[in-house]
Amino acid sequence: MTERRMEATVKSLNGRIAVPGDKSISHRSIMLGALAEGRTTVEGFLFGEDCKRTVKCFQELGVSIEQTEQGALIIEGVGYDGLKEPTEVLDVGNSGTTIRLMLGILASRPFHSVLTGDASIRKRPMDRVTVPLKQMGAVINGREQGRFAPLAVSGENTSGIVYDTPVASAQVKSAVLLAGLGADGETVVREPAPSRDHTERMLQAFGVNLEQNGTSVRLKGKQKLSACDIRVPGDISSAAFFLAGTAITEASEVYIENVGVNPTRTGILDVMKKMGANVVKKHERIDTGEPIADLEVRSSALTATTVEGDDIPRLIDEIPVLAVLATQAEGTTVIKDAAELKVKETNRIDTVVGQLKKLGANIEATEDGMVIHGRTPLKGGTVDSFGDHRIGMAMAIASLVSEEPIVILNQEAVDVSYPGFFEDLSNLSVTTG
Ligand SMILES: O=C(O)C1=C[C@@H](OP(=O)(O)O)[C@@H](O)[C@H](O)C1
Ligand SMILES: C=C(OP(=O)(O)O)C(=O)O
Repeated sequence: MTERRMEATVKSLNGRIAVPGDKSISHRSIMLGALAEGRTTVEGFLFGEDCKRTVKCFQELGVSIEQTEQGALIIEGVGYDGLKEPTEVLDVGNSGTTIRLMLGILASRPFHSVLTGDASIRKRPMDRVTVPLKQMGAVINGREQGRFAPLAVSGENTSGIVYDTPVASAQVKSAVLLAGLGADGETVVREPAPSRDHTERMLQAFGVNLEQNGTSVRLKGKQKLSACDIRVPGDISSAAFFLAGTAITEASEVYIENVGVNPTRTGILDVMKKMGANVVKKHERIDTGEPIADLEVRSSALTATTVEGDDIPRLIDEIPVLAVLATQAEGTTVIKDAAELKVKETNRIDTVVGQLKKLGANIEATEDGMVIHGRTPLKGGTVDSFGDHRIGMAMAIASLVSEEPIVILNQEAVDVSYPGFFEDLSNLSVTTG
């Protein structure tokens, strides 16, 4: 465990930055590249701990993935049928996206694979994917009837299903769609609210035919994927820390280049605008099927708001930093319909509320979210990421407005999605010395 002391001397954030590649898109580029026929090149890949686990798992399945001197990845696709039985247990580390999407891919492979991860992964629910995958004919065994990893998976002659997901989760939707591609017949996934659609967009870029109708996706199994060159945009979930940090500090102005602004991910921009934040999208464009823009953000006077319903899946990973932002907004911010926060790397309702309380925030947990009364000055103290990258980074943003230094325990967790976060934050920071 390592800790980091954040001094209370930062006055504002200023400058220009490009955040690392999008985590969701990076994972999918490896998976679809491996399942395709031909060579896929990925530029802008996120070399964070989670995505590196996905690379390692596919290498264990016999796929060649090499890095060029310029930092691009070259994947030699083998197709569904070219994946090989791994001789090692597939260790996904801390990554929920890796284990759930890989379960979908391996659900139709006739060989034995075992997937596991760190202590956090072994506590996160896997039945949300194992239940539909078993309905498709996959054989999955794990702790508590396949609810928790380690999980053993294999499958032969699987067939498509029509599946109504009880939660709006891109991981569930993607797992079932990827299993459907390896299965016979047609698969349909219907969601209660739209979740991120990177899988659908990238499948189409790899030549797969699929039909999208509202929150329903339909595809035929056994379609071939053809290799495709991918440029991964910057991750809006990483950019969110600087958007919030800039909005809450005085005389700040930051320009973030090349950020993915897929509408299924931009809830944070909409909510920040509603709160009075000054965030502007510039140079909007499309690349490899994904919308991209530069984001310009300035300090602003913020007012409280309510965040709920269909907006929640559009900003689920940004809620820890949104809570920090809300401590600096006038009035009462309510976050509801967000019970999914309980099954992330930590129970993020408990960790956000617990750590922000230590810093003097006026915040309470609710059954499905939290209530934050602002505006409150934050004091210093010792907080813990509890191994959750987003909690570690949210605490660093809190330190920008704290009156005394903040010590962050388990600070190394940030490497999961944003290696270099503290250096980037320090490069943007203008201090009083
Ligand atoms: O599909 C993805 O890449 C992700 C989906 C979301 O999880 P859920 O599908 O559990 O909502 C999100 O929280 C996670 O960081 C990445
Ligand atoms: C929840 C997250 O990721 P995953 O589910 O892939 O572990 C996250 O990055 O905040």
